Amino acid sequence: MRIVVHGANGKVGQELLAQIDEAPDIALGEAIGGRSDLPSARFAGDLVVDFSAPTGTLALLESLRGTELPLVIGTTGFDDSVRAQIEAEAQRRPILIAANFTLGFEPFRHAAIQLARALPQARIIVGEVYKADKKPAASGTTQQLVADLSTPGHTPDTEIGRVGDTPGINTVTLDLGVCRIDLTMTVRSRAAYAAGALAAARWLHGRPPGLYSNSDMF
Ligand SMILES: NC(=O)C1=CN([C@@H]2O[C@H](COP(=O)(O)OP(=O)(O)OC[C@H]3O[C@@H](n4cnc5c(N)ncnc54)[C@H](OP(=O)(O)O)[C@@H]3O)[C@@H](O)[C@H]2O)C=CC1
Ligand SMILES: O=C(O)C1=N[C@H](C(=O)O)C[C@H](O)C1
Repeated sequence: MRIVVHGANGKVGQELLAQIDEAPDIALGEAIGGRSDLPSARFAGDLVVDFSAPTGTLALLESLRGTELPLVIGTTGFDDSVRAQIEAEAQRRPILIAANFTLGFEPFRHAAIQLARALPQARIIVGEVYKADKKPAASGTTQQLVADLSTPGHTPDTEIGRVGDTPGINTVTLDLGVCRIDLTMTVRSRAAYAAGALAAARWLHGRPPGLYSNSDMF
């Protein structure tokens, strides 16, 4: 399978290029470094992986018109209108979108969901620590966990941290007053995100048009 990487100059993009170079079953079709490279892109591959920015993903969708290339979207921070455009585009091509491609994230979020169901009286706090230059708003991962753990009338609190070049620390705390339970997922390297995105690409390749998430892979 030949992969086209959109956002190849970025932190995750660089990890993707390194892992594609080592992968026995994947070749690099094209590296689209950034916004200035998109207009001349040829999409010389079998599938596109996008780790850019919401405006970059929008520009990518526009550039992909007329093709049926499958698309793995790692970019986060979409508003409802862009998410609706992605959903519409999934009628024309298979799209897998996930806020967090770390291979342990699905089991992590399901453990948190199970604990929250068992402890409806708990106060829940969803925390994150990321690189200092990431937008201060809650990450896509935190938004996913907040949505997973919200019940009518109860929305988890969030704690946002930005430190150095932290790849990602995600926590779910269930506070019962007299005791608390803390779940923590610590991503040591952005290689974790790239590995999960390539696993998603292998899974998505050959599937029919539709909108998929990494929970469909398990
Ligand atoms: N789902 C997941 O598991 C993960 C998701 N992410 C998400 O992936 C995205 C990229 O993360 P990261 O690699 O750290 O980011 P970086 O800022 O390091 O890289 C972004 C890349 O996208 C390119 N780009 C293309 N079009 C645009 C545009 N219109 N605006 C801005 N940049 C553009 C940039 O190049 P240039 O500036 O030259 O245009 C750059 O190469 C973020 O949304 C992040 O939240 C990150 C890690 C894991
Ligand atoms: O910007 C990042 O680095 C990450 N962003 C994603 C998010 O917004 O959740 C995923 C991962 O947590 C790292």
